This record gives sequence, C-alpha cells and structure tokens, in this order.
Amino acid sequence: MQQQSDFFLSTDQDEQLAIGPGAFCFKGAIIQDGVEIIRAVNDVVAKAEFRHLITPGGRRMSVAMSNCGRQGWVSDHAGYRYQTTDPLTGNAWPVMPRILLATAQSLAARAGFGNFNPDVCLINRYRAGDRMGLHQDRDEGNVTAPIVSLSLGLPATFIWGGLQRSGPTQRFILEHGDAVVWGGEDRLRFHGVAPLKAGEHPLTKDCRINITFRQTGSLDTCR
Ligand SMILES: O=C(O)CCC(=O)C(=O)O
Ligand SMILES: [Fe+2]
Repeated sequence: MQQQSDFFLSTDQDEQLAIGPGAFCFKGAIIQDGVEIIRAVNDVVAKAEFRHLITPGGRRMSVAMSNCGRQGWVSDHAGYRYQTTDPLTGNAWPVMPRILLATAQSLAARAGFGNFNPDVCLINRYRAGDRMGLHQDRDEGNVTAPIVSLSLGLPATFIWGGLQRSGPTQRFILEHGDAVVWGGEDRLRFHGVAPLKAGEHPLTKDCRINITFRQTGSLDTCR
C-alpha cells in the first residue's frame, strides 16, 4: 500500500473547505463554543456513561460511545441499530442539549442543508491508539439528511474515501474546534479515523471527543 502523509487542510480558522460536492470542513468553527459543548457532553455522560460496544462479529470497539437525543446508535451481537433506550440502564437517552442541536443545525445550514433535524447525537471518545475503521454511515434510513461531525480535544487523522470501500482515500487532520458536514452525493462516502496519537489537551485531557448528528427519519420533532 502506498504510504500517505497526513496533511492539514489549512491553518486558518474559520475557513470553509470543500472536500466534495456535498462535503465541507469548517476549520475552527466551534472553537468559541468548545467549553460549553464539553460541558454538555459531560452532562450527557453523567446519565448515559461511555461504553465500549461490541460489534456483531464479537469485537470490542476501541472507541467508547454514548448518545443523546430521541434515539441512540448501538451495536451488539444482534447487529448495528438505533434504539430509543440506553441498553445499559433501560432509560431513554438524555435529551439533546440545546447547544448541541443549535450547533449542528447551523453547521448543516452553512453547508447548504436546511431543515436538518437530527434525532441522534452519537458521542465518541478516543484515547491513544483508538481508531475507527473505514465505514459508511448507513444505518439511518434517511440518507437525504447530512451527517454533522464535531471534533474537540486531541487532533486526529480523518480518512476520507469514496463511495466504494476499495477506492482511494485522503487523510487530513481534524483539530480541536473543527467541524465536518457531509451530505448529498457525498453522504455515503467511506470514512474512518486513524489510531489516535497520545497527547494532552487543556479541555479534554488525554481524549479526543467527536460528536456526530444524524437524522434517522423524516421527523419534524426532536428532543
Ligand atoms: O470520529 C470521527 O471523526 C468520525 C466518527 C464516525 O465516523 C462515526 O461516528 O460514524
Ligand atoms: Fe461514520
């Protein structure tokens, strides 16, 4: 396999970079709200703690996950799916904090996707060595709505592929405060995250926090 080097999309904050016809990276877009967003994440995980899900094939995911919103993404031997309750507690997932919903909707609109109404907010916690293999986000049922993804804390290398698993990939660094939105003809692009490098971040310590927003149906209500 060809050796690829990771590159920074840009060092400027507040820049919008197209990484596909329907995909954009907004550098530094959420830096201002970083503290408030992390506070909201802490509130959620106080009620629905981070856990390592098991893949349908029986492997423990290295990334720890939680959810808030009307539904949450879960995985176990029975498969990948969305469900309205946290399997650890049997309770409904915590309500999506207002700051998270507002941030997701405003970024979707900036990328040209109006009326984004996410009912799922998946929170991923990466520690050194944790990774996410190349995959498509395709459990949502509604692939007309985009995915909005926020990066906080330690930087990570995002792997951005095509519509086929075997297609060429690009690698770029997602830093604290960056957001990526992909929808339209880019909605089913393969993507993943390379093993996280160890580090220390003032806001998240030894972690990277990634938050993705999804819309599973043509819902007009969310929580
Ligand atoms: O951590 C990231 O930047 C991407 C996460 C992701 O692809 C997912 O949760 O489906
Ligand atoms: Fe994904």
